Amino acid sequence: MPKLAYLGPQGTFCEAALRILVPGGERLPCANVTAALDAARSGEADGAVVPLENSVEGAITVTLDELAWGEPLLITAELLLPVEFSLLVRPGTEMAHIKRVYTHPAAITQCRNFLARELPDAVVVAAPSTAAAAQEVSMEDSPYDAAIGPAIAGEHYGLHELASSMGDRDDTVTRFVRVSRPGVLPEPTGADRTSLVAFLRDDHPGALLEMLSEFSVRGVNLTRIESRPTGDGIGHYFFHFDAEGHVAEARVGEALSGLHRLSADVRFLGSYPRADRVSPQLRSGTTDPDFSEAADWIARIRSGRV
Ligand SMILES: O=C(O)C(=O)C[C@]1(C(=O)O)C=C[C@@H](O)C=C1
Repeated sequence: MPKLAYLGPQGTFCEAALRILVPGGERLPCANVTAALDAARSGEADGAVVPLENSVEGAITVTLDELAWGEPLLITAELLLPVEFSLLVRPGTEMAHIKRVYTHPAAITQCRNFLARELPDAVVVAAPSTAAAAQEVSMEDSPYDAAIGPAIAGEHYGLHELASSMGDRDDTVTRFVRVSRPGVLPEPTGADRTSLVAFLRDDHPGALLEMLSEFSVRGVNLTRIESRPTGDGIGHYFFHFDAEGHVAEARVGEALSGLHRLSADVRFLGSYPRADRVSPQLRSGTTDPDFSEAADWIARIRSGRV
């Protein structure tokens, strides 16, 4: 039974994602995303499940930066989890009593309208996770009056659900990924995604365009691009890319090798099945047979068989 680290404690959205991604797996709750990834790196766990992006809040930057800079890990699976927030209080607390709210920063952003409308004067404080907030609020002497988190966290920590579906949108999803120490890649399925980060060799007009061209000329569609600061001062960035397809496919492999040639560094973050199971629409001239036919043609020319 694999042991998977996750952003704990019990009751987080991350735990819900892990239960779906690895049913029956052993679960190791961690205090934060970095600790979960470190548990996977050290071998304390066989892997980790962490949030990567949210359809309202955008990138979970701690995950992006850990995958880019930390000891290498590979994404082996992804999941899109609908997220619904509840206002969780100790039994007996009413809306009018709530002065201090505790929750994960991503939940604050996703519940902005509710907070402005219903609790405009409440101080909202960032917690390590939604379930950590619920656990804290369940203590009688907690300085917080309410937590925002999944209803299941409320049940787990004995809290009352004062409001449900608090999110500004009712169709919000968070994308979670399962990561493992580098090893065998998942097999291509025909509906895959490839993640990587690339670092510029030198900054010049069109440097990002050149990187993007490596994908576009080979018919590789991107599903996400994110710039992150390198930390070397204002104006210095590196780039995260999610692309349709698997590195085993010629067009994706060639795009990555093109990127490798023109970048200071490229870190491959994995090829894995897409959660939405969408297969790419390949343009004519970009299929594996097209690439191998073109390679054969060049080989014939080079051997004088024109
Ligand atoms: O705190 C949790 O429950 C988490 O699983 C983390 C997290 C996140 O990082 O975005 C996951 C989903 C929601 O967007 C809010 C918080």
